[in-house]
Amino acid sequence: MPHPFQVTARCTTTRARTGRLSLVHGTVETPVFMPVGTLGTVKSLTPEDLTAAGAQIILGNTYHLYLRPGCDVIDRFSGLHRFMNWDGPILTDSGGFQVFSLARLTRITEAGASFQSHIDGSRHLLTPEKSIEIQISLDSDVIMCLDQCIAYPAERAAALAALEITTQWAGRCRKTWREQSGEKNALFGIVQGGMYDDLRRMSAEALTAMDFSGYALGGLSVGEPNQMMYDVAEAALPLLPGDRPKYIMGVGTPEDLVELTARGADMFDCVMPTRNARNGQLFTRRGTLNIANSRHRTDTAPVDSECACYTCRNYSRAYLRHLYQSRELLAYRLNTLHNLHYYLDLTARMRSAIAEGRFEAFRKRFYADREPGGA
Ligand SMILES: CCNc1nc2cc3[nH]c(NC)nc3cc2c(=O)[nH]1
Repeated sequence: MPHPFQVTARCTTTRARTGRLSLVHGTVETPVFMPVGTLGTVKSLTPEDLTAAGAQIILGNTYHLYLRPGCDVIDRFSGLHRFMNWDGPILTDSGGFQVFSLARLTRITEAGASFQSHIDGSRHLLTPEKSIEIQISLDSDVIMCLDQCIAYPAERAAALAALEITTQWAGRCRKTWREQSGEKNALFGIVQGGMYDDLRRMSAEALTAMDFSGYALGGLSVGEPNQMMYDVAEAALPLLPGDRPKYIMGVGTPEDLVELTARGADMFDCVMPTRNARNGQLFTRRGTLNIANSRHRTDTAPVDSECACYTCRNYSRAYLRHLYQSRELLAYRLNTLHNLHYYLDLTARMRSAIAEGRFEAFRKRFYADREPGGA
């Protein structure tokens, strides 16, 4: 199919833009934040919760689903959508990052990544072909190439070696995608190259020549200083085709979403809103707050008086603190509903600001609202 992305509005003073990504299971307005649904669930939320919070597209992890429940189970539902009862678009990662961050005794060769399952120690070989086949069987709307993400800091030689394997694997991924999916779903290439601008350029040019539906910047949010992430993105994003979606993996804080949208990014995913919710850290326009803090013990106010989410419309900080201190299950659900709503509302407000030509004013107000000591 022709590539699925249209730019719909452009900021005149930054590289921010809005776009529309037309996928098999629906259309996604960008910039977009994708809630992470690692094991076929965005932890503690139902698909109805996700839709009510404004989620357009969610992320599934190939490595995890392949190991548990296994592709044979999901095949009985013709893919992940029916298995988890989410009928909107799904982006699946290729397993590359989890193999490096979770699996044991991982060995990388040109053939692929061989590893031991972190669940039962069984040995597996994840090849580019296998990764694409698994993602096709999941009926993924956006398939990601298998890549090699390196840790930070990395020597230039290591960054170059990982980038060369990533490029070689990208060609094999594209071939399998063309042969086995008939290009029905989108396939994104992943730019590597560590923190080296010349290697990032080399990677971006090699992947652009292969013509992918969209492009991701990998190898970021891996422990590097925030400013370095912004600088690498600032230099690498314009090297990618302007008429294709640009996705920065594993990012980030609310500030990161604003700053990287300003630098031309369209898509984001991060475990922060959901994981931090389970650890009691809540996001608001004034900054973050920790609900366990005793200052909330008798506070009858909601987390954020300007927030329209279910949690803020129905519960007080005092009640949420009580639930969290008591380790009540409802604490995780109400905190997650709030944080996810905050992230999805932030991207919705950015889309409106860009479309109405007032992104810079939005950005200034975003920082002006934040209190030095947090919410
Ligand atoms: C599609 C899987 N490949 C792939 N996932 C990633 C996920 C990340 N998540 C973070 N920070 C939380 N950095 C990432 C980098 C990559 C990366 O370089 N590659």
